[in-house]
Amino acid sequence: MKLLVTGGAGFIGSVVTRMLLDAGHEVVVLDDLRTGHREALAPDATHVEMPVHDAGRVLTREAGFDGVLHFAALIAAGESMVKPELYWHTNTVGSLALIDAVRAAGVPRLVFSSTAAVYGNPTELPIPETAVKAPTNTYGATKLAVDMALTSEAVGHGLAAVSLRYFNVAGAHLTGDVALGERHDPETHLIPIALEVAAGRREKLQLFGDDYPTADGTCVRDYIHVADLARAHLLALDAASGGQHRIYNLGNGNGFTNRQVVEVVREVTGHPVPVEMAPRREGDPAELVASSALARAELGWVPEKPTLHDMVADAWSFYRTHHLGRP
Ligand SMILES: NC(=O)c1ccc[n+]([C@@H]2O[C@H](COP(=O)([O-])OP(=O)(O)OC[C@H]3O[C@@H](n4cnc5c(N)ncnc54)[C@H](O)[C@@H]3O)[C@@H](O)[C@H]2O)c1
Ligand SMILES: O=c1ccn([C@@H]2O[C@H](COP(=O)(O)OP(=O)(O)O[C@H]3O[C@H](CO)[C@@H](O)[C@H](O)[C@H]3O)[C@@H](O)[C@H]2O)c(=O)[nH]1
Repeated sequence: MKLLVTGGAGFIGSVVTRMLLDAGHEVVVLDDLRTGHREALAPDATHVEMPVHDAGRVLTREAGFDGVLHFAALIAAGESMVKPELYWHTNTVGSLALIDAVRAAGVPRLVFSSTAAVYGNPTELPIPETAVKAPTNTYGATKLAVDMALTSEAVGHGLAAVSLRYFNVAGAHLTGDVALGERHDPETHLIPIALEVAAGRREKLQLFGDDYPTADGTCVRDYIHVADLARAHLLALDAASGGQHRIYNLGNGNGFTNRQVVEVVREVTGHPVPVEMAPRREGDPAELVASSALARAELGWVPEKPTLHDMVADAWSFYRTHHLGRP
């Protein structure tokens, strides 16, 4: 297939691009590099440097795209609470412009990066796709709005749409001479920050809140390896069917408290990770754990690296190579 990957210079989009190319697809990456990295672009993909809002310039009828995988977005839940307009414009207005371009060009299928953040504080655990959607942060709301637009687009115009609701993505893609990992600047995610502390590049880790209704008072998250997540996109492309909007949660169904995550980082790296308690971060749900039963049943998705230990070990390998310059 000829595919457009928005956000293909980012953490997840760059890994999916490699897997699509390995599977024999032709890939054009659309990314304005606002948070992505030129070095993460696949040499075998064409890169168009522009905001997703202008996707109509690339997605023309003549270009003959068979599908779009839409990763381009701003992703920090905490930041979305202090800069909401930036998130609505980038994530929702940008996605609506992309959907308009997809319709105008007659592109038959679209796979969208949705998120666990659409559920807010869940009323049932593990969370099925049918759970109540009540985002507690603006980021989750901007993504839920796109999910709803995709349902309308499938019903109204026959689009084959798939929303993949990722839980917390971790690890790195390390194969042959390709090493793709998480590199946000500034970093806001728990595991990469804990690795920076373990590496001595940051003095201490601040833990945002220890008064949540969880086993040790810190938030609980469900981690998924980026390579397992990427594979689900190839399965989703095959499963997409006209006039349907399919939605799948992707996680491993195991919740880890933030303190447990820090402990795994200590074990894997063999270094201390000093921790300081800090107030809650606005908008954080207490506990997010996925039921991915539907993805397993309908997509045949089976994670190959489900343990947090493996994810942290791969992230640490990537961190050592890229930030410390040693394997
Ligand atoms: N990382 C996670 O744990 C996680 C969890 C759930 C969902 N997601 C979703 O997955 C997707 C990818 O996340 P990631 O971790 O790879 O993030 P990332 O920041 O590493 O990558 C995002 C990419 O999109 C590009 N981009 C952003 N806004 C753009 C715009 N308006 N126009 C063109 N390019 C733009 C950036 O330059 C970057 O290369 C996002 O949609 C995110 O919401 C991520
Ligand atoms: O320095 C830090 C950073 C994070 N946390 C906590 O660690 C947990 C995880 O936070 P983070 O790694 O920032 O991820 P989330 O806020 O859970 O969001 C991620 O996971 C979501 C899906 O669950 C995605 O949609 C988002 O894009 C992605 O950023 C939260 O309780 C944070 O408060 C800290 O305590 N200290």
